[in-house]
Amino acid sequence: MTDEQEKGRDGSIRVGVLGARGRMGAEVCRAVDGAGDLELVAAVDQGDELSGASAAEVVVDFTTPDVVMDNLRWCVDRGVHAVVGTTGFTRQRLEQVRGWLADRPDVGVVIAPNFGIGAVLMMQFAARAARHFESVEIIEQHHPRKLDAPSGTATHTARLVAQARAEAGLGPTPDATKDEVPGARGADIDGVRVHAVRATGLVAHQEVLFGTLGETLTIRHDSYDRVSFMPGVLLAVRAVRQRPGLTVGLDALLD
Ligand SMILES: NC(=O)C1=CN([C@@H]2O[C@H](COP(=O)(O)OP(=O)(O)OC[C@H]3O[C@@H](n4cnc5c(N)ncnc54)[C@H](O)[C@@H]3O)[C@@H](O)[C@H]2O)C=CC1
Ligand SMILES: O=C(O)C1=N[C@H](C(=O)O)C[C@H](O)C1
Repeated sequence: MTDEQEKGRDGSIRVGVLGARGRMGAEVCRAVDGAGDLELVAAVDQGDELSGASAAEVVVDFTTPDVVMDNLRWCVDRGVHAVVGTTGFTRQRLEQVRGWLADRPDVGVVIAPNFGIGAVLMMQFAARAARHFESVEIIEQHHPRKLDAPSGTATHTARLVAQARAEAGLGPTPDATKDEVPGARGADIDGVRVHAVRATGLVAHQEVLFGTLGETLTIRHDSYDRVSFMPGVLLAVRAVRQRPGLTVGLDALLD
């Protein structure tokens, strides 16, 4: 590492991007390059050595669910802070990350299912509305190159909604379906039905549809371009060094 890399140019935050040639990673590289207080010191993709990111203070990971845990372990072990947008974070995975961080209390990790500010608000509004409606279903829509279904955002929203329903003492949503073509009623996430649509032309969209007697409420968010995620990613990059431990979601950073 050169002296300049060690200190960061003009005291800026040294950032490494994993998944740098992907749709999100490439956008993050552009956003970091365009930010005066950040310096892109590593752009790593499949086939590159992770050690290429050794000069980074903060690593941003937009890779795939099957490699993200190894990447994160590498960061935590080396005292590198991490901002993670990659999906696939089950409760067990989050617990595992907390376990690693217990041995490295100086390291911060931010994992967010969605870095779009509008998407974060959409999830907050859905959690707030959940206790007032007996029915709720989630419809997420994405580009057809997405590997996972349902989306991390939809899964996270379903968990928040289910938790709010449980706290309000609401039982299962009403549904008389007896005869079902498998999949017709969507995936069941903590008792909330989630439907995943894939179509060319879409980027990332979600509706949370609530129903009760004589009325429905639809809360919808649309990302039309991946630039929509960049303010949230940069917010997390700037904040993570001051947030040791695991932060899940952007909510705490926005407040
Ligand atoms: N949290 C958020 O706001 C958002 C999250 N995502 C999630 O981010 C992830 C990536 O999405 P996209 O960029 O659309 O996918 P993508 O497929 O375009 O990019 C993934 C990149 O990771 C690279 N990669 C694979 N293994 C690697 C390894 N071991 N080391 C370094 N790079 C590796 C691939 O070669 C590829 O370039 C997905 O899980 C997606 O759901 C996407 C958009 C927003
Ligand atoms: O793969 C994507 O594109 C996106 N992935 C994240 C998810 O699974 O929720 C965030 C956003 O929906 C875009």
